[in-house]
Amino acid sequence: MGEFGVSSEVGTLRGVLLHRPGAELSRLTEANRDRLLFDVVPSLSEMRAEHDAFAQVLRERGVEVLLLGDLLPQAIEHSGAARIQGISAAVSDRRLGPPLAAEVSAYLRGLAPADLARVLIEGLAFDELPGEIGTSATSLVRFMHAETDFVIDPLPNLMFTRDSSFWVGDRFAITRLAFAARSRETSLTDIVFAHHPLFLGTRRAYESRTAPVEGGDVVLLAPGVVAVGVGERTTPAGVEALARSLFRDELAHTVLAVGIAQSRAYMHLGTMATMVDTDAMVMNPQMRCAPTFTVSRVAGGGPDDLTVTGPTEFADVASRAMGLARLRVIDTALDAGAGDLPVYGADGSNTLAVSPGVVIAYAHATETNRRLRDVGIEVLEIAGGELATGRGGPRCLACPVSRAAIPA
Ligand SMILES: NC(=[NH2+])NCCC[C@H](N)C(=O)O
Repeated sequence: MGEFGVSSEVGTLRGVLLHRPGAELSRLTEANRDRLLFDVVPSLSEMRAEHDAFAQVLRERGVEVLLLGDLLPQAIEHSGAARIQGISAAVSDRRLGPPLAAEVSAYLRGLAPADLARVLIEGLAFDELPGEIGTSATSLVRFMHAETDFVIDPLPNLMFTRDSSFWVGDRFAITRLAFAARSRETSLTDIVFAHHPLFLGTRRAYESRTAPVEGGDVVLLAPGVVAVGVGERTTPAGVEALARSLFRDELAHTVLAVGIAQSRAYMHLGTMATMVDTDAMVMNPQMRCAPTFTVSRVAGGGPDDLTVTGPTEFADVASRAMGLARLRVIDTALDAGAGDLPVYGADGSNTLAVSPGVVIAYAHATETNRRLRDVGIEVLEIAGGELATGRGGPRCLACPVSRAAIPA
C-alpha cells in the first residue's frame, strides 16, 4: 500500500483499518443497547453483508483493507507486552474485586492469541467463565453478580475504527473515547499500531490522552490544518492537548476548534462536515456558521504556548486556513429513508473519500448524494440500513492508514 501516513481526508486512499462486525454485536439487547450506544438491535448477518460490500468497494478501488480481527491476534502472538496490555485494560479490580480479577487475568493469560483476541473484542459473560474460576468462597462478585452482567464488556462499537485512532502525517494517534462503553477500544487499536510487526518503526502522535478526543471529531482539512469538533465527545481540554502535541511534533500549524451541539444527533464533527474534494466539503447547513476558534503557536514562544483567536464562522475560517479562494460547500439534505433516526442521522455528511472527488456514501442518503453528483462528485453507494443502527457512516467505519499526498 506504500508508506503509512495520512495528511488529508481526500488524497488517494491506499490502506484502511476496518473491523468486520462480529459476535460483539450479538451481545446487544433491548436492555443494554442504549448504554452500548445503539438505536436498535441490529441484525448481525445483514450488517456483516453490508460491511463486506463496503470492504469490497474499497478493494475494487485499489485500497488495501486491513482487518482489526486479523491484526489483533497477530500482534498478541508477536508481543507479550501486547497480551498484558490487552488483559490489564479488560480486567478491572474495581468491578470484579481482586480475587476474581486475579483469576480471570490468569485464565486470559493462558488463552491462545486468537481466543484472547476474541474475548477482548466480544467480551465475556459470567456464564462463559470456565466452571472452576471464582468458585472458591473468596469472591462475592462471583456469587452476587446480576444475570446480565459481563465479566468483560463487549465492544460493539469497535467497527467505528475512525474513533479509536487516526493518523496524522506519518504517525498514528490513539485517542481517548468519552463514553465508558467505548473507552477500552483504544487499548486494542494501541496494541495493533504499537505492537504489530506491520507497523514497526511508525511513531505515535498525541501522547497525552488525558482529556477526551475522538477520531470522528478530527478532520484533516489540508496538510498542517486540522479541524477538531468540540461537542458531545471531544472536550476543549482535549483539543488543547492535541494541538500542543501536534505543534510540538510539527504535524500541524493550525488547529480549528469547532463548536458543535452537545447532542447525540451531532456526535462528531465528521458526522456534520467532511471533505469530499480538495476544495469541497459536504456539510450540515447549520455547520457553516458554527463558532470556531483558531489555535496556533505563539510566534517566538515555547512549543507549548498556544494562541487562540475567534470565534469566527466555520466555513469561512476553514476556507482561509486551507488557503482556498473559495470553499465549495454542499449542504447535507434532510434525507428520507433513515427510518426513525433523527434528521441528520442518515449520515449523509459522513462520506469517505477514496480519492479527490470520489466518495463512498450510504445509499439511503439519496438527496445528499444527488447534490454531491450535481457538483461533479462521484458517489459510490453502499447499503447501510444495519450499519447505521449505531449511527455512523462510511467515514467512521474506516481508519485510513495510508493516503497519497494531494497534488499541490
Ligand atoms: N465517527 C463517528 N461518527 N462514529 C460513530 C460512532 C457511533 C457509536 N455508536 C457511538 O455512539 O459512539
